[in-house]
Amino acid sequence: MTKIGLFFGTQTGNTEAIAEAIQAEFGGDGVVTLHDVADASPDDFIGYPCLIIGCPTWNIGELQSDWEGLYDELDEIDFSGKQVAYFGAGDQVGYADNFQDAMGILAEKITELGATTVGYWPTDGYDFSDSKAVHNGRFVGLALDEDNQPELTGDRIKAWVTQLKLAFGI
Ligand SMILES: Cc1cc2nc3c(=O)[nH]c(=O)nc-3n(C[C@H](O)[C@H](O)[C@H](O)COP(=O)(O)O)c2cc1C
Repeated sequence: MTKIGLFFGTQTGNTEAIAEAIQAEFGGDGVVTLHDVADASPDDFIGYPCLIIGCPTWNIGELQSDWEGLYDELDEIDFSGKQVAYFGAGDQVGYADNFQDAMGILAEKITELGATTVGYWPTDGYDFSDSKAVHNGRFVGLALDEDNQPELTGDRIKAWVTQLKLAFGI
């Protein structure tokens, strides 16, 4: 079975809860290993051919602080040959000009470091003005909004994980 590493950062717990729901949808900790980036180092990324990266956007368009701390060290990781999927937590009403920017910032960097992106997600069903996470009219990963659309999160995760299982070949 392919090993998947899910790396998340969180400030107020939403992204951690989402990470746990994604893990459960994949079938549990035998399939997906969770890493809180507050305790992670570049070496932790090495053994995974498939990665899932989760980051909420904070402080108007910025990375969550633990991701901020790891950002420069990501340069030490060889992402070539790795398939990487992204998800983010954000607030499309309160921060409509920066909705999910963090997901876009991490995807840009990790792609430059050689990763292949999987798990794009449509922008239908969201209402925002601008986002660094939109590439060619779609989100670079799964956009979740616990502040305004928590009732949609469960179904969005289910659909996205179905898509990812195909992409990861499991
Ligand atoms: C001060 C502050 C700034 C925020 N800035 C943004 C932002 O720029 N873009 C966005 O999409 N969400 C923004 N958010 C919303 C958070 O990303 C959202 O509440 C998220 O669910 C938090 O996830 P966490 O609990 O994993 O930290 C902001 C929230 C606060 C309180």
